[in-house]
Amino acid sequence: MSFRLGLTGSIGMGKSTTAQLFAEAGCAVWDADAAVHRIYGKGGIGVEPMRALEPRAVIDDTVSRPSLRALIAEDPTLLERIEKIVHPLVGQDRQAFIDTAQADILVFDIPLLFETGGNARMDAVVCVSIPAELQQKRVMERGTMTLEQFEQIKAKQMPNDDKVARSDYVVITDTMDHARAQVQAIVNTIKAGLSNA
Ligand SMILES: CC(C)(COP(=O)(O)OP(=O)(O)OC[C@H]1O[C@@H](n2cnc3c(N)ncnc32)[C@H](O)[C@@H]1O)[C@@H](O)C(=O)NCCC(=O)NCCS
Ligand SMILES: Nc1ncnc2c1ncn2[C@@H]1O[C@H](COP(=O)(O)OP(=O)(O)OP(=O)(O)O)[C@@H](O)[C@H]1O
Repeated sequence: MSFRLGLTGSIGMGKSTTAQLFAEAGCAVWDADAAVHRIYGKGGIGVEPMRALEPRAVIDDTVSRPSLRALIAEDPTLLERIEKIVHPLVGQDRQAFIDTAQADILVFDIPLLFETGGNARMDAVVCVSIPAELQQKRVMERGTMTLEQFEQIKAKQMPNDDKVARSDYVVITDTMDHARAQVQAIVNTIKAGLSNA
């Protein structure tokens, strides 16, 4: 059976970028947020349940993220009701990946890995991290959220220090070269363990 490596970190800490580095190092990567995009997209299995929850969230037969962001800002309790619909569907998508992936190491890029208890299903967890000021600067530079929306999402997530403390490995995402070297070292360590097993 393949080694299951969870990849997590708070909003804007560099998960997607680091997941790409694991893919370049030969790992198979599953991305929870990409699964949400499939679920929300045209013909996606989440469109009708989301329409039933909140008709204004669906535009042109797809779940609109800008609409969701605005609706959640208006009513923060909506996010929990969205999660009840989306998380089981994400679980189905993840299982399909596990059933078909071919690689020694499977990487699961999951923003809410610890918050949802998904870490229990992993053989090890890696957390991406940078100082909070840089995190905020990067998210604001992306230009997709207001500071208030960023703070709202962040408040729902486990604090970064706790995620780091609970992880087996940490990748500091200050520069691409530094992150790439850390990813390669983690892959080497895991592969050495697999060949000794
Ligand atoms: C809140 C939404 C509309 C924001 O969409 P948007 O495109 O602006 O941002 P994106 O999806 O890239 O999320 C940015 C970051 O916010 C954080 N985040 C997203 N959803 C949640 C959540 N339910 N709780 C806490 N943090 C979250 C993550 O760190 C994520 O990486 C969207 O994330 C969503 O619909 N979330 C509900 C589904 C969910 O729980 N997704 C998490 C992965 S399973
Ligand atoms: N190693 C790195 N060196 C320099 N910049 C980086 C590095 N990793 C990530 N970044 C930058 O930080 C920003 C956030 O990265 P990324 O989108 O990978 O984060 P994320 O954790 O997936 O975000 P979210 O939780 O919002 O989905 C991006 O602008 C990205 O270019």
